[in-house]
Amino acid sequence: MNLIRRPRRSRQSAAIRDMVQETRLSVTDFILPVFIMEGQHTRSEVSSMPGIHRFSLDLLLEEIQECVDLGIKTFDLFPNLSEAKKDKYATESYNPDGLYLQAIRAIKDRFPDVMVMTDVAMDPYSSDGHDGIVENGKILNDPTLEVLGKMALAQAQAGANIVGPSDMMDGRVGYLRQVLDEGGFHEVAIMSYSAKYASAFYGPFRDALDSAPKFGDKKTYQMNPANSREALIEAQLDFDEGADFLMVKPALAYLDIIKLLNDNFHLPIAAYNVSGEYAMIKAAAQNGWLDGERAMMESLMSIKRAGASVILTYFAKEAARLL
Ligand SMILES: NCC(=O)CCC(=O)O
Ligand SMILES: [Mg+2]
Repeated sequence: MNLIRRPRRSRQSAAIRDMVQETRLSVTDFILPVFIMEGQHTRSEVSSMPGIHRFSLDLLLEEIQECVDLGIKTFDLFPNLSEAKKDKYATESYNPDGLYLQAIRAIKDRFPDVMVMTDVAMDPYSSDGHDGIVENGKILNDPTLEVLGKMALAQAQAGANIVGPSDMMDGRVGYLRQVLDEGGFHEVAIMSYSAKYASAFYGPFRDALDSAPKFGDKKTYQMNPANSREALIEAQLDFDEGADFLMVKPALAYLDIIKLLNDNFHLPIAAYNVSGEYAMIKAAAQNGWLDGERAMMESLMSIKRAGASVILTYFAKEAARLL
């Protein structure tokens, strides 16, 4: 055959494959989500997320040290609270003596160079298990912003570097920017969950936090998985309201959305490789049905190739070891 183009020429050895590789993962791409629980010297594995634990604060600091030694520099914190701490208005979220704000202070105190990202949403603190204030079965938008503002301000005061509104209320990015700026926290960045879909892939996360909604679902605020043009509207609003990062969540079933936002906005795009995406690979690997490490690296690579420069992933530690 007289072929002018033979793409296989560039695949014939490891050396040439490395040379023409278009996308590279780095440990600096990763943010590790971590689960915090009350107590001391305690950790408990999330049953639907093999290898992922909730940590009491003292053990969390040891865990962070291990991760820092692997090159991970940013941690996204999520609290598991007892039902007794939850109420309709998520008041525990801005209790200065509460678990979450204590954890931020302890991490920043021990690791000043580590970046702490926080979650701004009512669900871990809400007796309704929703991301907003509930009245007559409806999730109220504007009154919820006030709670989110108090929460974000308290987190900034505790030392947070990046706040991550994950609630999908309208107008919250602009509102948080204003509250943070008025509080003197111009340097605290906002990583907005811009296109967060009402997804089945959050199941294991809700086990980890015991935060499943007590009634109904989240479809009146999280996006319909069928929509992509709507993601452009959400991203445009967050851009206009001052977001520093635009996030897509989940990642693997939404690679087209990651690419869409990356093509249309000149902000760093983040993707949340969620709990269900982690659990699927782990379960298949435990059954011997997949090579877990290869499937992990291939998934992470696909998220980066699609256009995410920041990846929130429970695989961060494992992937960092391989990189
Ligand atoms: N606001 C954070 C999440 O909902 C995380 C979901 C997941 O990892 O499944
Ligand atoms: Mg929005």
